[in-house]
Amino acid sequence: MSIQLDSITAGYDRFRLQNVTAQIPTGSLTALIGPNGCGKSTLLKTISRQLAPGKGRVHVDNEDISTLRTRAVAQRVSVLPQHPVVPPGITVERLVGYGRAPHQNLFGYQSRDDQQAVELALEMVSLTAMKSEAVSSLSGGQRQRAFLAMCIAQDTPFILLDEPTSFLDIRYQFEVLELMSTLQKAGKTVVAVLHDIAQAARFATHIVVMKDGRIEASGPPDQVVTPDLVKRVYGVQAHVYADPVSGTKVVSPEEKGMQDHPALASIN
Ligand SMILES: Nc1ncnc2c1ncn2[C@@H]1O[C@H](COP(=O)(O)OP(=O)(O)OP(=O)(O)O)[C@@H](O)[C@H]1O
Repeated sequence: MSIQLDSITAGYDRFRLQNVTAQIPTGSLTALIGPNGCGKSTLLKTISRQLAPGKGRVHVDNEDISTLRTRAVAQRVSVLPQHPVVPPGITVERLVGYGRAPHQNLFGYQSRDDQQAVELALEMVSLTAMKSEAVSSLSGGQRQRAFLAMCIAQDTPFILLDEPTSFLDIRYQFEVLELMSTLQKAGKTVVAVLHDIAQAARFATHIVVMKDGRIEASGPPDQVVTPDLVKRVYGVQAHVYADPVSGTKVVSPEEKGMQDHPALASIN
């Protein structure tokens, strides 16, 4: 019972996942990390079947997703894309209600369960008071939380979040990270692309590290996040130490000494 990727080759003309084999444990909060352009979004799109692999198989709970109907995929996997498109004129409540579509009949009848799921999701992202606002009038962070609520309302066992903390100030970053933990503790499997390694180490139970379309490392944060990994994957010399309060790994790049940078010559 997990997400299982077997020998996946997928992507675009100039970029492909390179024979990726990986397992995302059921019930985990998995952080997917790696440098810009290494293929994190491509991997999430392959898991949610927005991209068909040229080679290899994706299994979700032992089912080959290429054999499932679209509705069946949407009952299993919800996705927060990196750049969600806002349907024109739509209110927050209506957007979140779209998350219920895979559970409704063809006529989109809203049951009491649907209404409750929408209300709960709005509450979880602190947007209840804004439910009648147009999504287009929200700030970047509020919009991000509205789309997250849509994923929550979809009530799937697997939730894929592509950079859920982008656009958010530190308070809402932590709220979203805590929310991901709450969802995981409630039994969901959450996979989130994160750029902050310390946040990944603190909140994730499992980390998958990518580089150049390949899986570079995976496992518990304590074992995966090391100075050697940071150097190998990001090319950055860094100290890795335990946060004095949480005890989880913190990454602090070594000072490079920019005073000799040629670009500064004209300023000095
Ligand atoms: N629709 C597309 N068509 C063609 N190439 C694409 C497309 N989307 C992404 N790519 C390319 O695929 C590569 C991997 O992109 P991807 O978005 O998966 O990386 P990422 O690790 O999520 O990056 P980031 O951290 O910057 O969001 C990049 O080189 C990118 O330019």
